[in-house]
Order: sequence, then C-alpha cells, then structure tokens
Amino acid sequence: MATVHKINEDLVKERQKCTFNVQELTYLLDGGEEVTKERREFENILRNVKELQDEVPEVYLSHKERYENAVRKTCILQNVRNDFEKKREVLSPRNIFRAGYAVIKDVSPFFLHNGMFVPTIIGQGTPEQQAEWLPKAKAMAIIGTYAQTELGHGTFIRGLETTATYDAKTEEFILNSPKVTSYKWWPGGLGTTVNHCITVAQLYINGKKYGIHPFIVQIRDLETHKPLPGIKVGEIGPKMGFATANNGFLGFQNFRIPRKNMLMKNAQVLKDGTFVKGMNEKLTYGTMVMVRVNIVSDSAFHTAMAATIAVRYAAVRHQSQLKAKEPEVQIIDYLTQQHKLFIAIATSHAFSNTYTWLYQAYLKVVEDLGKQKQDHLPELHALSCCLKATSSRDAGVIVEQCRLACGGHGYMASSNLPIIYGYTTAAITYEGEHTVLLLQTARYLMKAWMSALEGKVLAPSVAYLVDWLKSDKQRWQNTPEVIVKGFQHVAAGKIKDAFDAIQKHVKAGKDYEDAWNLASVQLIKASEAHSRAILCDGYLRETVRTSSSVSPSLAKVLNHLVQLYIVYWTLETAGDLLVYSNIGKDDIAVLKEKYEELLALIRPNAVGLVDAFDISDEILQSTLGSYDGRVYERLMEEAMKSPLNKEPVNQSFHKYLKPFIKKAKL
Ligand SMILES: CCCCCCCC/C=C\C/C=C/C(=O)SCCNC(=O)CCNC(=O)[C@H](O)C(C)(C)COP(=O)(O)OP(=O)(O)OC[C@H]1O[C@@H](n2cnc3c(N)ncnc32)[C@H](O)[C@@H]1OP(=O)(O)O
Ligand SMILES: Cc1cc2nc3c(=O)[nH]c(=O)nc-3n(C[C@H](O)[C@H](O)[C@H](O)COP(=O)(O)OP(=O)(O)OC[C@H]3O[C@@H](n4cnc5c(N)ncnc54)[C@H](O)[C@@H]3O)c2cc1C
Repeated sequence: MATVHKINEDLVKERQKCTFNVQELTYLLDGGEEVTKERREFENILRNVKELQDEVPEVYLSHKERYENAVRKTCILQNVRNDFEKKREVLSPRNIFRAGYAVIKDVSPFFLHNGMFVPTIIGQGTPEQQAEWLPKAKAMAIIGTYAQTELGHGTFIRGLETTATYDAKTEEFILNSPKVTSYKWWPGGLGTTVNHCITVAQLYINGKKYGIHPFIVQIRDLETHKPLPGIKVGEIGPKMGFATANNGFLGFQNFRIPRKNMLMKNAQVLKDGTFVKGMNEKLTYGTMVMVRVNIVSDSAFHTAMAATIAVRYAAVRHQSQLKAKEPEVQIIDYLTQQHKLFIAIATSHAFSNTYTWLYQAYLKVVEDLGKQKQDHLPELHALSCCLKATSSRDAGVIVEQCRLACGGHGYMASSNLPIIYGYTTAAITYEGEHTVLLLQTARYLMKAWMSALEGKVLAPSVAYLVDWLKSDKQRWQNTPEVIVKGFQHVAAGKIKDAFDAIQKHVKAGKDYEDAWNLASVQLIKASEAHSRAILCDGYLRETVRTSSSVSPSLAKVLNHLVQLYIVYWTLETAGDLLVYSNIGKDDIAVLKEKYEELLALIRPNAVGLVDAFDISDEILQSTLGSYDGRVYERLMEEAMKSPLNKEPVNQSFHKYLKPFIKKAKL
C-alpha cells in the first residue's frame, strides 16, 4: 500500500485561505464537469498500471535506453487508451494528450502519429484515401509521421528539394532526394519508430514542376521494420530537449509509390498525368494551421505546469526575514516573487480562453472549406500564425521565469522545469519559426491596412483599424475595456508605421521585396502588438462571458486575473502606449498601484488557482510542485536514486583519484 504523507502545513493554510471553489474552476477550465471526470478517470487508470512506473528515473538512462523505455511505455499507454475509447466516445482528445505527460517524461516518439500523420490523412485525403488509410492509422496498424522539413529548408517550403516524379506508364511516383540538403530532417518518430510518413515533395509531371504536395509513403517493412530498398533513414541525434521524440532523417533513391498515394483532396494527378489544380494551393498547408491552433492550448498547459510547480514551491519555501527577529517568510510573500508568478497563472488563463475561440474559428473555416468557401481562411492563417508565435514565446519566457523563481532547486532535473522548458521553447521554432510566422501575419496586416484606407469592410480581428482611422483617440481611462482599445491603438499605429516605412523605401526606388525586408523589424513589432491586442481583447471578452455563468466568488477571482494580465502588459508596453494612445504618465502611476493591489488580491488564492489546473503529481513529475508540498523529502529521495549513491566508494577513486592525490602529496 502506498504511504500517505502529511500535507505541508503552509500548503494546508494556503488552501484554507482560498476564497473560491477550486473544483468549480477546474470544471470551467476543462470545459465542463463531465470532461474533468473523464480526465481524472483516465489518469487514474494510468496511475494504476504498474508497468508504467519507472524503476530508474529516465535521466539516468542512456540515449538508447531512454528511447526504448519511451517506446515500451507509449505502447502500453496506447493500449490503455484503446481500451478506454472502446467503452465510450472520448469527450476531449486533449485529456488523453495531457495524460500522456504522466507516462512519457519527455516527448513521445508516437507524438507525430496522432498529432500530424492522422490529421493530414483526414485533412488532405479524399474519402477513398481516408477509407484506405485511416482505419489502419487509427488502430496503429501503421505508424506515421509528418516529413516536411529538410536539411536545407524548413521555413521556405516552396524550396523543398525532395522530388516526386510521375511515371504515367506505371502510374507511380518516383521519390528522390537529389542532394544531402534534400534529406528530410527533424520529423518526430522518424528515426527508428515509424513505418510510414507523409512526405512533402515537389511534384514533377513530364518535366514540369507543380509545387509541393503530400504523399503517403511506407518506409519500413511492416514485419522486419527494416528500411525498404531505396530508403535511407535514421535518427538525427541528441538535441536541447525532445530526448525521446526520436526525430529522424530520411532520403529517397528512386523509390516508387503508387499514384493513389498522393493525398488528393486538393490537387490531383490523373492516371494519364493530367494535373488538376485544387481550390487554393495553400490548402496543402492545412495541417500546419491546425497544429498552430493547438500550440496555443499546449502553451496554456505548459504555462500551467510551470506555474503550479513554482507557486506551490513558493508557498513551502521560507527564505530570509522581512523584519529582524521575525521568522523567515514564505517566499511567495515577496512582492517580486508574486510579480514573477501570478502573471504565469493569468497567462495560462489568457491562452486557454484564446484557444477556445480560435479553435471554434478553425472549425468554422474547415466547415466552410467543405462547402468550397474560403473567405475566412486568410484571417485564420494570420491569427493562427501570430497567436502560435506569441503564445509559444511567452510560454518559454514564463517557464524560465518560474525556474528562476525556484532558485537553485529549479535547476534540478527533478523539478521537471528543465524538461518543460525543453519542449516549450522547441514550440517557438517548430510548426513555423517565430519571426517567420509574425511576418506572415504582418503580410495580412499590410493588406488589411490598405483595405482600411480604401474604406473597405474588414474582418473582425482587424476591424479596429477602421475604428482607429475614423475616430480621434478616445479619452484615456484606466478600465480594462479602454486599455484594450489602447492596445489596439498601439497595433494600429505600428501597422501604419510599418506600412509607411515600406512605402517610403518603395518611393526611394526600392523593390517592394527589398522595402519589405528593410521594414521587417517594424513589421514584426506590428504583428506582436496585434497579437497582444487580440489576446487581451479575447481574454477579456471570454471572461466577461463566463463570469455570468459562474459563482460570484469565482467571477471575482477571474476578474482579478484578467485585470492583472491587462495591467501587466500595459506596464510592460508603457512606452508604446505613451507613443500611440492617450495614456498619460499619471495614468501609468495609477496602474502601477493597481498592479500591486491586484497582486495582493490574488495572493490568498494563488495556491487555489494552481490547484484548479488539477495537474496530478504523475503529470507534474516535480519534486518542487507536488500537491503535498514535501519538497525537501522528495529532493532527497530523488537524489538517493542517483546511481552514484548506490555504492559508498566509486571505482574512479581507486582508478584515478587515489593515484592523483598520492602524486599531489609528493
Ligand atoms: C509530451 C508532449 C509535449 C508536446 C510536444 C509536442 C510535439 C510536437 C512536435 C513537433 C511537431 C512539429 C512539426 C513541424 O514542425 S512540421 C513542419 C512545419 N513547418 C512549417 O511550419 C514551415 C513554415 N513555412 C510555411 O508555412 C510557409 O513556407 C510560409 C507560410 C512561411 C510561406 O509560404 P509560401 O508558400 O512561400 O507563401 P507566401 O509567403 O508567398 O504567401 C503566399 C500566400 O499564401 C498565404 N498562406 C501561407 N500559408 C498559408 C496557410 N497555411 N493557409 C492559408 N494561406 C496561407 C499567405 O498569407 C499569402 O497570402 P497573400 O498575402 O494573400 O498572397
Ligand atoms: C523539436 C523540433 C521538432 C520538429 N519536428 C518536425 C516534424 O515533425 N516534421 C517536420 O517536418 N519538421 C519538424 N521540425 C522542423 C521545424 O518545422 C523547422 O525547424 C522550423 O519550421 C524552422 O525552419 P528552419 O529550421 O529551416 O529555420 P530557418 O528558416 O533556417 O530559420 C533560421 C533563422 O532564419 C530566419 N528566417 C528564415 N526565413 C526568414 C524570412 N523569410 N524572413 C525573416 N527571417 C527568416 C528565422 O527567423 C530564423 O531566425 C521540428 C523542429 C524542431 C526544433
């Protein structure tokens, strides 16, 4: 029977102080009581699978052992998941995703299978192709990944070099990687796990290039798992994080696949080699849009994990005295600590709220595309790019801030903060590099600005540009609504400045492309300001909407959090607001006080707020962040698992140290 430990007294007191019902907030964050119950049920099943408990902590395993252990556990997880899903229709696939963290400490080598391989078959395959591949993929009779990036090109996908040349005689495509730079590089699970992949390649028919298209390719024998003839595949080696993601490389040499393996929901190649264009060639990029939307939700979760660890630790940790002769204080009582941590909680809420509406917008576009309507696609692309970029970047900063807030112990692997940082920061690069995605949004913003100048009706997310052009800047008030308008004014002002900068360079004789490059620092700033305005506006709206359906005590706390988020970003971007809005120095002084008041208001609820994220100890995997707060005991218990502590004297003493010391004595 597992030993039940006493909960740390500070945490007991913190929980008694809480002014709202923690469970009510958990249900709200999960999307309903039923979803929470389902999540807990699934996590509970996993908790009781003995084979999923690691005897030796993963960090002490070799690269190879770590991978093998991850595959072993992922297979068990998948079986448990299949059994669970056989009994019911799962309410929230994200519940299943989240539970995965309890099993694989780092990233699962199967992640790309469910994350991109299956969605690409759904998003890019015809009904016939779906009928052929989906049942096998869903049952994991075939395991796949998404192989797009190459050694030479990740961002500029029109420049990919892998070729798929159609041979009408045999009705096949011949895949080739002409140069070392054409090798696929990065796909998760590709190294040694998957037997299939979606390969994105340049299509050639009769010597003519038709751009990049997705192909479904079997790369390994299903029985022996050996690479098929014509395939060169392997693992790319250790990285900053993602230790168990099994990222791989892949090259093709005259590798033939049947015509039906080109995913043809959009463009098609007919038997005789006729190319049929799709409604919009950018629909080929559809899986990336979906994943970018999901990254906003991942960022919310990663931020919640880090906040939970750092807030609980800050409640348990005592260090220094505020006043002489008084006991050492809980570090959470230092205002600077609250400044580091409470924004982490609010940021997670901001991203969850944003994901809620962004995901609905994504579903609407998918539904419209089914009816051959694509009016909202450009807006969704622009939103998903800048919100992916901003949420992953902010999450990276917040996770690092939480690590710093834990002092030296935050640097321990057993705090789990280094691993969380590893996968949070990776998201800033993957699925579209940060700057590149901001520039995609900027492209949309420049067009929107032009339309605003022409008096056209704009899409809702940029409609503020029209308002800004029409009205004088409104009188400043320190209310959330007016501050959000202020963020919109900053965005509009920066968009105008970037636009004018491009025009200036063009007038001076530059090509538009060069002018774009010369203005690109301003363009990314405009895009960032637009993201912040969208995040604050959406978060405020969602909070107002939900506040009417929750208890008054919870509504109050949610209101404190959204205000904190908005005031925090006002103070962070005060310089911009002074330039582009009517805010005055005195308003900023008042907001500084307001910010301190908000920290004080949130303080009694800090532990309750992170408890409401309801992240189990198995998922957190942190000595510093566990629910019971046994920080020091856990740190010691984990240290004792070090193989170096298994013997009183390490052999290196006899081999090297002893002779070395002896020599030094002479
Ligand atoms: C324990 C678990 C922990 C969690 C772990 C998670 C693990 C997950 C890990 C990793 C998964 C990672 C996977 C990947 O990274 S897959 C590879 C992703 N690669 C990219 O994202 C590449 C980025 N590049 C691009 O998307 C494009 O090259 C581009 C958009 C930057 C440029 O494309 P290009 O064709 O050159 O277009 P233009 O710039 O010329 O624009 C033309 C036109 O097209 C519009 N447009 C571009 N993209 C889209 C789109 N997706 N949808 C709709 N429209 C699009 C663009 O706006 C332009 O429009 P215009 O201005 O009106 O002309
Ligand atoms: C952990 C991880 C997992 C991944 N998983 C997968 C996967 O499963 N499948 C897959 O296909 N890929 C995967 N990738 C690859 C990933 O999608 C690419 O690394 C990413 O899209 C960035 O491309 P890049 O590496 O070519 O960067 P580059 O484009 O070479 O970026 C280098 C620098 O150049 C700048 N730059 C590039 N183009 C421009 C421009 N037009 N304007 C201004 N600046 C520019 C960038 O801002 C950046 O600072 C993964 C990557 C990582 C790190």
